[in-house]
Amino acid sequence: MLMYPVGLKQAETRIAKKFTGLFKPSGRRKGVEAMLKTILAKKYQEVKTAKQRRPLPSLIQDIKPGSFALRKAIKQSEWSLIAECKLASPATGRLCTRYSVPELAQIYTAHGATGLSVLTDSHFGGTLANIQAVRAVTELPILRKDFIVDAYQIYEARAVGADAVLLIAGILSDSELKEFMAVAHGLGMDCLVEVHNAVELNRVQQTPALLVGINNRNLKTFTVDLTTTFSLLPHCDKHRIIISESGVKTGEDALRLKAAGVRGTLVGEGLVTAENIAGKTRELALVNTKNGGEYHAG
Ligand SMILES: O=P(O)(O)OC[C@@H](O)[C@@H](O)c1c[nH]c2ccccc12
Repeated sequence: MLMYPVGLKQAETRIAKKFTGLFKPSGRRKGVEAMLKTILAKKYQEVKTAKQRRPLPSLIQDIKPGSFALRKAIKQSEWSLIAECKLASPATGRLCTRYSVPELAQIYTAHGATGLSVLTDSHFGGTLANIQAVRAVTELPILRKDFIVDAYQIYEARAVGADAVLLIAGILSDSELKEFMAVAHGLGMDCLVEVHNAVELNRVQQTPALLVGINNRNLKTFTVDLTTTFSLLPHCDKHRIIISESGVKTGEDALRLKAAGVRGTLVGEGLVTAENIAGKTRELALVNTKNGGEYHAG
């Protein structure tokens, strides 16, 4: 098994290497990019501590393999909503105070979501325990949404009941992507492999990734633009299942994406900040249009 016992010093070097040339220091961008570096540096430290507290051989004892629940659910449906339990974000701060993570999960489940994304990173108000709490209230497939930088986090995800993990191409090398995918698949888990540009998409299309997430948000500037999905879509292999992530707010957005050939969307902010979260879930899940009709609000 391939594991990376990364010390902080090594981690810093790895991060520095990854981002050399990617960051053009300028004005506000510098601050946001620094945020991503901070998140990643903290992540390596957290993984190190978690491994010390619970070494992999012990963690593995708790693991029952999954059954690729997320891909199965998505394949069964013409349009999928992966609804995200997102309480906060580094760009906007606190997003939702009305509901707890399991309460959001229950609303999403009752109103037509295909799967749930549970943020486990602290900068997004997340914890690993949230997956367990969500698992206790729903049977829907759960995606662990975090910055996966070490295979250990995939085992950790499965141990608490996740069915899938997010892998962000922009922060992983080709060999890490392939290794992490192999670990997840070996555990019966799906990977949603996230890309933001043509270079990342090409890299990901050299791997067996089935679920490809096109992130409309640039993780280095936090700007969101749905045209990211529309412009990358023609370059996606026909056999990949494409999910549009971030910045999707309305049923009209969902319909436009669906008409272009996208199979689903991953939505956080648009749901948790809605006045009527249940109604917004139905709107974005295209509950009224499952049989091909037009979406009508209300
Ligand atoms: O809240 P939004 O704009 O609907 O976005 C959801 C999701 O795509 C976003 O949370 C996200 C996409 N990729 C990430 C990577 C890490 C943390 C968060 C994310």
